[in-house]
Amino acid sequence: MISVQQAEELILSQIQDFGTEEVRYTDALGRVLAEDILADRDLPPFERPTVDGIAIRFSGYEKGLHTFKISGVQSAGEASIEVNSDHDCIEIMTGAALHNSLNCVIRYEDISIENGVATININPKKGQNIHLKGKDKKADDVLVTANQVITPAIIGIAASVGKTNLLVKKLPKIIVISTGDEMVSPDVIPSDFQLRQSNGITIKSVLQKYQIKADLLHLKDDYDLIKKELTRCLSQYDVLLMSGGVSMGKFDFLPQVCEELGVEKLFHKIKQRPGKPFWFGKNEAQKLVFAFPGNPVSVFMCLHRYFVPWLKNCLGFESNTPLNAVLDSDLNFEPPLQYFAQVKLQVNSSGQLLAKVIDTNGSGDFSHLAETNAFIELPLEKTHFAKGEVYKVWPYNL
Ligand SMILES: Nc1nc2c(c(=O)[nH]1)N[C@H]1C(S)=C(S)[C@@H](COP(=O)(O)OP(=O)(O)OC[C@H]3O[C@@H](n4cnc5c(N)ncnc54)[C@H](O)[C@@H]3O)O[C@H]1N2
Ligand code: MOO
Repeated sequence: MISVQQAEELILSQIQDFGTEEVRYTDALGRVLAEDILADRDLPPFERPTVDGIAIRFSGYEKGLHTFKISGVQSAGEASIEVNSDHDCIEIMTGAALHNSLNCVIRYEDISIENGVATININPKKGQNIHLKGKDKKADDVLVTANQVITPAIIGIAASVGKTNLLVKKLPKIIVISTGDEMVSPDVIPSDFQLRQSNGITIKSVLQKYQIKADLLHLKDDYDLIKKELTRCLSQYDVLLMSGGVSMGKFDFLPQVCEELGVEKLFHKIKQRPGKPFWFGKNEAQKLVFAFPGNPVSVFMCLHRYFVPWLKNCLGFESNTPLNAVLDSDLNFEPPLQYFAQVKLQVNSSGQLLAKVIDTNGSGDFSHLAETNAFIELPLEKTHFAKGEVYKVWPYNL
């Protein structure tokens, strides 16, 4: 049996590049950007008034003028109006393109207008209320760097600079396969000895957070059927995410079938709880099989502790470091396994991230997964974990 750290290294040694593709900016939310987004021109692209009011030549004010004849009105979107006389001004609206003959904008609140003449009631400053061309960024400056998740802000910036197609990281093709004769569809009422399938849809839903639309398959514990379907899936998908059938049971066929189909075992079993019988392998075509133990909490933990970091690495996420949190109470765990306890993360009034451990009944007890939001990873070498100690956490409901 290998350690958590060895398993992590083996999985992260299988990072793959799935390439890039172009998508419309309107479909890009949540994808990973594979190129920098540049300013297509200076930002702002012209001198723009930041208020509605009048624009004057400051030289006129410096000569002692306080009244200016209104020679035009310019709204946003209209061509710039030139003013040649220090005695004149124009009315101009926020966001219009100010002509370079004008260099001071005074808001309506600070003037009075009568018979086509504006009188200023303040002492204006040269250049006031003007957002200068290129003040924010110059043409070709980087506005958004590659390798980050595309957010609404990034989509807005892309729209502003006319970048309507975005280069993004391609996503792996994934099928989620659950197994077990005892499992029935969530739509039916199970008999006393049956359970409803939930692992498959849970995995699929986690993948949706990364915009991956995985296919879903449930297989009976039938050796020939499993072999036939895995053969098909290995040819059609990049990654198989499986749940169940990897332990010591008479019907736990997956490890054997995978190896018969040329999927080399990279490890089977990790010194951890939950998720001990996790099986991981790859075939010659670099197709990866993550076969998680069937218990729902084991699946959930292995998915967040091993698969999600692998995926983030493949997609080149900029920040991929685990969080640390402070243990909120003492805890003992004697078995020689790395223990992943379900915790509720909360920020205290000093800004510290606290992990409150929630009592659960092992990896078959999924009933606390909604009231908790992370696994805390407690090292193998210790059996007593004291309040105040700091450990890695792997968030899920955040
Ligand atoms: N003799 C031994 N028995 C077991 C060992 C062991 O070391 N020696 N390990 C135990 C551990 S730890 C785990 S975890 C389980 C994992 O077993 P499998 O991966 O073979 O999983 P199954 O037996 O197929 O399923 C276990 C349990 O999980 C639930 N389940 C399965 N599929 C789903 C699904 N799609 N949705 C919801 N829940 C599911 C179900 O209750 C199964 O009974 O093995 C121990 N045994
Ligand atoms: O290691 Mo198994 O996943 O808990 O009970």
